[in-house]
Amino acid sequence: MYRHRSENLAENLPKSSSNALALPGPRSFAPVPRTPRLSRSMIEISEFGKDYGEFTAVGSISLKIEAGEMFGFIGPNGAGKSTTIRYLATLLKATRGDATVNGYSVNKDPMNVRRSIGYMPDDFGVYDGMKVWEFLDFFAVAYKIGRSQRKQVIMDVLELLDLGHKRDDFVNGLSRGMKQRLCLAKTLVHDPPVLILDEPTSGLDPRARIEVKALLKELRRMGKTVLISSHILSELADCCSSIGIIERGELLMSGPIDNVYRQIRRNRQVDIRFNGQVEAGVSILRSCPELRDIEILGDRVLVELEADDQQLAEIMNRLVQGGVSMRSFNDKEPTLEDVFMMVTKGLVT
Ligand SMILES: Nc1ncnc2c1ncn2[C@@H]1O[C@H](COP(=O)(O)OP(=O)(O)OP(=O)(O)O)[C@@H](O)[C@H]1O
Repeated sequence: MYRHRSENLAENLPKSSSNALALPGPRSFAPVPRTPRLSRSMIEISEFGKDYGEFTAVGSISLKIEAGEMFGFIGPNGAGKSTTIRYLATLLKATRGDATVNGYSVNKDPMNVRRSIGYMPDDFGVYDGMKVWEFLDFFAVAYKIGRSQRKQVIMDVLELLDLGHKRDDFVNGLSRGMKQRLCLAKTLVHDPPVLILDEPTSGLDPRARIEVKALLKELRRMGKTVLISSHILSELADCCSSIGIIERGELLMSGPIDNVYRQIRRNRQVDIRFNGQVEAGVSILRSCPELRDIEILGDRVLVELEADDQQLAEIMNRLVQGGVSMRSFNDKEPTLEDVFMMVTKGLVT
């Protein structure tokens, strides 16, 4: 069962594993099928492609997401994120390729895939004229959860999503943030091992986004495998264990977030503040073969270098040995936005 959490979602999340939300125990309803073969990959996409008539929305995508990972699917508008996600959610037929979710083939065994996932679409709808608990009850019935357990399950997910106090309210009276949380609650009703969330934070204010993000981290701690797409890159940076960058229907890069950062680490931006002697410093920098770009802003110089750690240390040495005095030499850590820009510009492959 999902254990109770109260009041403010972000502030009241358990801090230690001893407080962590209990993993739901075995239930007699909505049997989530066991993985039919020994496989660590909870989601495995093999050369999936989708055409709409002459138009290719997704060319050929292959990727693996291991159990317990939170995978961030990043790409500009029209890149093919929702198409891929809708395919995994069994709502769309592939033109080519296959995928497995929880070990089940999306093409051949969609029923078991559906039982294995909680899916939140980007344009989720909630039914008017229904109360919050009725909305969840509707899905609980659809997942064949027995009458005796439904009440408790609904209470549990409402508490988890900080909506317990809205149980008897009408859905259409909820704020957008609450509706979004209710939709997330819906994905958890049958306790699926995999969550597929298409832009779950879109349209939310910053506070509501923080709350949803805190919840996502909690779900990851509970061992769920989560695939999440978002435009807010920074949001994914501290949630996700791995990312995939998609553009024009092709996956440009994917892997553990640390590896992705490491790969782009050679393209670095360094912010140098000279103590006078700017010209001498700039002339040394211009003589470095690693230099790609330079911008001079008074005694501050921004440089783009293609250099590994060793080469960067040598450039610094050259400046020091050239008698140039510096107040700071700041090797900027790449952000997820930097990664995204570099990958989509084709600067990193
Ligand atoms: N039913 C459809 N018929 C024709 N083209 C479609 C259809 N659905 C999607 N497309 C096209 O496929 C491409 C990929 O769309 P998709 O919705 O997967 O992108 P996305 O990455 O999710 O974008 P966004 O972030 O804007 O939601 C787009 O060019 C879109 O216009």
